[in-house]
Amino acid sequence: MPKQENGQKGDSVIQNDLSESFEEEVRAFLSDEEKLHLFDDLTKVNPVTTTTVLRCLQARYRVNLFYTNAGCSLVALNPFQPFSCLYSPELMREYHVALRPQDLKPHIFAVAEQTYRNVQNQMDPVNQSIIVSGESGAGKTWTSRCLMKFYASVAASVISPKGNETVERIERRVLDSNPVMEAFGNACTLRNNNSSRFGKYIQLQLDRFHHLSSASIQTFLLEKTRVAYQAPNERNFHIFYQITKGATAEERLEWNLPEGAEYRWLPNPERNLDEDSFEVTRAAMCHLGIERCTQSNVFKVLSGLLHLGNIQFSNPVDESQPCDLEDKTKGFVKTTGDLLKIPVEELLESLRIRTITAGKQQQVFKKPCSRAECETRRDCLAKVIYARLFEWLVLVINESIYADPSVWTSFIGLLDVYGFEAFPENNLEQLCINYANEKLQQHFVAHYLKAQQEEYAAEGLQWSFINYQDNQNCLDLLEGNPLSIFSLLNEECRLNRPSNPALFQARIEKALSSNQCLSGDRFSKKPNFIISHYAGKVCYQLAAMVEKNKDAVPPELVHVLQNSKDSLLQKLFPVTENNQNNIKTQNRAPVVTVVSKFKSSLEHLMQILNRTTPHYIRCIKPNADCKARTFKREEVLSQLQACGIVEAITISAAGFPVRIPFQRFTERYEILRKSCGPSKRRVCDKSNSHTAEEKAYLDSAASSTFCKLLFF
Ligand SMILES: Nc1ncnc2c1ncn2[C@@H]1O[C@H](COP(=O)(O)OP(=O)(O)OP(=O)(O)O)[C@@H](O)[C@H]1O
Repeated sequence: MPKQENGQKGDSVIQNDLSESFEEEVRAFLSDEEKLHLFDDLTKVNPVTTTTVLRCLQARYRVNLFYTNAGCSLVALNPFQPFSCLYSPELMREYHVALRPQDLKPHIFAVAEQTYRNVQNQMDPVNQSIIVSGESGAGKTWTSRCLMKFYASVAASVISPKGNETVERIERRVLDSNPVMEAFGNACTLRNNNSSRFGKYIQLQLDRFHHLSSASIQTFLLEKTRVAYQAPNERNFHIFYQITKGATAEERLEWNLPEGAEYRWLPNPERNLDEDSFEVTRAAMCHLGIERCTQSNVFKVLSGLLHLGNIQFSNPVDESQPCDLEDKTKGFVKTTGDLLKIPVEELLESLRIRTITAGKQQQVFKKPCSRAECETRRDCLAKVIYARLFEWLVLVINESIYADPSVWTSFIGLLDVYGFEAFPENNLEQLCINYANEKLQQHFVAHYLKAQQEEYAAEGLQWSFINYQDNQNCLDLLEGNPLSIFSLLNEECRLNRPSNPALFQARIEKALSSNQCLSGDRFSKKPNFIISHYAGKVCYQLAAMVEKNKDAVPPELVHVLQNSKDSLLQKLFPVTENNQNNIKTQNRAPVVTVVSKFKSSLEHLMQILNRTTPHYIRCIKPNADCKARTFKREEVLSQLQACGIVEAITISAAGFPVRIPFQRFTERYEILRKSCGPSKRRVCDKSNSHTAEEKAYLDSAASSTFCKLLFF
């Protein structure tokens, strides 16, 4: 039976009970805070509209209630100020030992405890996943960190038969992976001082005693362009600031980082952030088993990248000659070569000269690069080194927390991915990020909105389907067969000729115009296409998109890195049989595009998620300025809409009166009973004399009364 509308059946019986005097009574004996706790779960808001949900969240935020249940999701408002008591070990324990944690205040620990108990109870599917989503700065990383601390503390609170040593070691390492990955993968952006520039899925693996036995981390799409380009008022990855600010005098000499030196790729160094602490990163690296000498090697290579960024080229007088170096930057070529252990001449040649193979005999020609090409090569060198370094770091972390799969029996996965992005200019990065969000939305729709309604129908309830936005059309546009944006992009890469964005735009329009999710900005001079995502329209620029997708590294650069005498670079760029000194073969190697790599890693992730019981934490940023005590309605509203939370609440709320009418009813009136004296028990005591249907009605009517008291 669907939710009853007020004023329908049952009206005559109980209309009087819910008259003004009822409101008066409620007003008299419930404090504001008590009223707000009635909305610990947004499914109790009545009527469920975007406005009532928004008002409820705002009212709760005002009294520091940042977490609210919303059907299968937990809405987490970012307080933008520390509340240590909200994450204390005592509170973790309280949720862990509670008979019914779901009866405590909504909290990420309640979600965490629920997943843990599901594993213990062997509920099918036993493996659990928590999908933490939200836009940049909404609190995903903070939430994931707190969840990891919770699991670590839960695992430590029981004595393992083997003793607690292994558990503690793994727990320490899992926690230490955070500062290291944040140092190398996070940066200060306009939207968040500590923004993760990669996606992360961490699997906490439990043995049959439900102790943390091991873990694994998978990362997605590091924003490596940041190494060589930082938008105005943004910064490079934290680690660069950490080494330039925190190195000792001796290290400064070794890494060639004199105090006060300026680097083009190190903008805004005067901004001091908590995240600049070099000591924390080093200590965590030590705990992860990365020895001091290896660390020093890493930092030396990073210093090399800073010097590389200072190399600038100028046009040669004679065009047949390689580009000149600007006088003031000549010294940086030498220091870069020294730090990366690459002979200066080889380094310069790889940056300034292209090797071309042509003709039937595959003759090799050398051609000087233009100034722009030299700059692209310099940036590319930095990006490829940094990306491989990050991959290596993740590998090392994984090795230090790994256990053979025979050791663990179940897992809890935490997914912290970048939220939906729509900037004035969007390119391949946003296309991938928004594609990931479409996939996760599809997962949410399939696992919750659709599954829940199908369950109602299967139970034989009269159920009129509540419309939710199905994003299949958009996913077809992005990745469908045989033609999609991704397939066209990949094809364009395979053509092995410079891409023409205007022609490419025409191809996309011709091939995909039948999909309603595709349009274009005809007034813009820049070639583009617009996709109507579930969370809104985004206009993508086509200039450089194909090149970004190719992500080609000139073979001369790989070659020079493979010949480096630096032991870390040798590890990052091993000489394999296929590529040994063979620039010709590399020129013909098949292109593995960014999009195809990203798509396959995401598909792998979705397969894992599909086999788990999902839980969703929707992080919401109450204002764009990251200020405490500031709730901007329009900003919250657009985030609520972007994650389909109102539809989810509507579906849960509509199902509730039918599924557990008494529970909800009693719950509500229990509060009234507790709060009022004998003379005021009139309404509550009526509860025993009503039929289930009347109670359900009364229940929903009471919700509106509370809503009225709270909001109007
Ligand atoms: N529960 C919380 N209590 C107090 N402060 C918080 C909380 N959650 C987040 N913050 C603050 O908000 C900032 C941004 O949070 P966080 O880095 O977790 O966002 P994010 O969603 O991971 O962003 P991005 O996608 O850019 O990485 C944090 O640095 C912290 O200052």
